[in-house]
Amino acid sequence: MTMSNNIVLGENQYGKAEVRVVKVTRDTDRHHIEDLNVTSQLRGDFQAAHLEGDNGHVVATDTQKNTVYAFAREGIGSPESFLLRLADHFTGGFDWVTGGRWEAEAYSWDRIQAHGEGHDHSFVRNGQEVRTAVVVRDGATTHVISGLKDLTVLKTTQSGFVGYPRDKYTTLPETTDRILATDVSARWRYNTNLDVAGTDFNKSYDDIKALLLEGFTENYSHALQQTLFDMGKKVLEAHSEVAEIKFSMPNKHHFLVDLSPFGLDNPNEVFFAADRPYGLIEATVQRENIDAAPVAWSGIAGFC
Ligand SMILES: O=c1[nH]c(=O)c2[nH]c(=O)[nH]c2[nH]1
Repeated sequence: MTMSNNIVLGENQYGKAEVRVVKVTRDTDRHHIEDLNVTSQLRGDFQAAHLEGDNGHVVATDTQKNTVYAFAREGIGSPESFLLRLADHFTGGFDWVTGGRWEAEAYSWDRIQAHGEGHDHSFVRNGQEVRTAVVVRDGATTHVISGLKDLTVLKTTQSGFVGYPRDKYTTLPETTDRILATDVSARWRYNTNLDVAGTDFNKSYDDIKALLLEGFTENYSHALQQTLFDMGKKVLEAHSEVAEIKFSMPNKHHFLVDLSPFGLDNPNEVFFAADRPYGLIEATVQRENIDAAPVAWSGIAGFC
C-alpha cells in the first residue's frame, strides 16, 4: 500500500457551546422555570468552508444560538424533546446538514419552602449548598462561625432596580420586574458566651438556612442589597445567640432575549443567563453596638 501525501479534512462538527437559556412560564401567578445549558453542533458537508473559505454551508453559530432562544419561547418540555426539535430543525432545514450533536445540561430548581408551602415564584437550586464551619480560639475565648455557600436561589418576579444615578456611562435600563438570582454565601458568628456544649448546631443550621430562604422570598426586592439585609435581619431577629452575619452574593444577571427579529414577542419569559461579569454584593448585618470581633474571623481569601 502506498501512502498518499494528500491532506484531507477529517471528522468535523461546529456550533455554539453552552447557550444558557432560562424559560419562565408565567401563565398564572404560580410560575414555572426551565433552565438549560445547550450546545448545538452541526455535522455534514462543510468541506468548502474548511478548504476554500466558502461559507455557503456554514449555518452561523450565532444562528444556532438564536434558534435555541426562539425555540424556548414555545417552551422546553424535556431536555430530550427540546434537543430533538433542534435536531429536526437543522437537519430538516439545510440539505447538507446530515446530522449533529445536541447536548443539554438541565438544572433543576425546587420551590422555596416558605412558611411550610412551596413559594409561587421563588426557587432554590436543589441539593447544592455546602455547609461551612470555622472555630477560632484565642486564649480563653472561642468563636464559632457557621455558614453556607453556593446556595443558589432565584425569583422570577418581585424584583426591580430603579432610581440609581445615571451618568454618561450608564446604559442599564430601569426595570420594575426582573429575575433576581444569586449564590448565597453567608457566615454567621455566634456570641462568644455561647454554651457550645448545649448548642445543637445542626438544628441551628437548618433553621438559619430556612430563614435565609424565607428572607429571600418575602419582600419586593428593590436591589440585591436590600434582599441581603432582609435575609440577615430575619436571622438576627430569630437567633439571639448570633452576633452578626456576613454575606457575599453575586448578582447573577438574566437578560431578556430580544426575539423580535424572529417575529416573536418575549413577555419576560426567555432569558440569557450570563455567568460573567456579575455584580458582587457584600455586607455584614449586625446588632447595633456590637463588640468588635476581637479576632479576624474572615479568611484571607475573601469577605465571606
Ligand atoms: O440589585 C442590584 N444592585 C446593584 O447594585 C446593581 N447594579 C446593577 O447594574 N444592577 C444591580 N442590581
